[in-house]
Amino acid sequence: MPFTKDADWLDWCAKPTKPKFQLPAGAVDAHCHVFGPGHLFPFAPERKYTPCDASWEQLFALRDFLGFARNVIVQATCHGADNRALVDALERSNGRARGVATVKRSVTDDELHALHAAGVRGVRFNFVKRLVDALPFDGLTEIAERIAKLGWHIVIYFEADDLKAYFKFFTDLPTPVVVDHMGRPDVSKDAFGPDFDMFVKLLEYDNFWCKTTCPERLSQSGPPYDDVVPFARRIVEAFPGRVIWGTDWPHPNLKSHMPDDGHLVDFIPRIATTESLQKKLLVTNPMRLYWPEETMSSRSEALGQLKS
Ligand SMILES: O=C(O)c1cc(C(=O)O)oc(=O)c1
Repeated sequence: MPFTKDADWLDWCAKPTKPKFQLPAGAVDAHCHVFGPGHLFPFAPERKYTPCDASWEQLFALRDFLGFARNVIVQATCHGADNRALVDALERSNGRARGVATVKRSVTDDELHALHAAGVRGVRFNFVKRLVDALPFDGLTEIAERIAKLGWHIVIYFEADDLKAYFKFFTDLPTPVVVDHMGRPDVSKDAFGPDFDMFVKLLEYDNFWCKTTCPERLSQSGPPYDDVVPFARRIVEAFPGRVIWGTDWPHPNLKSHMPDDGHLVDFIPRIATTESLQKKLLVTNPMRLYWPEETMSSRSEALGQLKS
């Protein structure tokens, strides 16, 4: 049975602009997704949206067009805890993609090991209420202990308004923790005001990392996303050793507009303003998290134990 995408679904940009910004050699698109295709990898019954298809072939074509060397593919909620589309994409990447999966408490050790062999290095937990049926507190505590043994990390996605309530729970987690989309700040507020200060406090825990992603999702002024720049710059400059960046292709659930992925790449030098910051954001940091065996850094460094 073919899937019909949501009536208000915005499709990804089929003809992005060639970016003016030349990515450093070895750059990693550290947050992107695959959707289906639905006839091969059905969307989950519990999903909160039905997207258009976005296959591994299309993702890897975008990677090459924009000038990235590698991808980190993050399981999207429309696939629930069925990681087959993700694993298929990882297996077809010739080692150029690693993954972040979604698992349930019932996952077996054999299943975790199979995900590891396919290239998964983290699990994602979603605290954005519009995307899940139940908040994953109990499951997360239990799963965190198990995946810590594999050297994996946890990716969390939450709304800024909820940070205060979740702060202790998050900072008690035993692994490196990567926060999606800068904790979704309200960018109409001050980037140096009390709300974003609380997010900065979270990142002062040195096992925390941040994706300085999604200007298109956070912006209220629209392209070229001027209102997001001070937030992302603050984080990149304060924590240069624990920030990563990704396109978020194929951009689930956008309602106002679909970004041109080439323009998103051109946003990078506005938030990482020196070559040194750009190299950390795009190469050194994601390599430490996702391909630590290829870096000079030790595992303790990947666990965030070095000061950034
Ligand atoms: O996994 C997803 O469904 C998802 C959704 C959103 C969003 O709707 O904000 O953003 C993401 O990065 C990923």
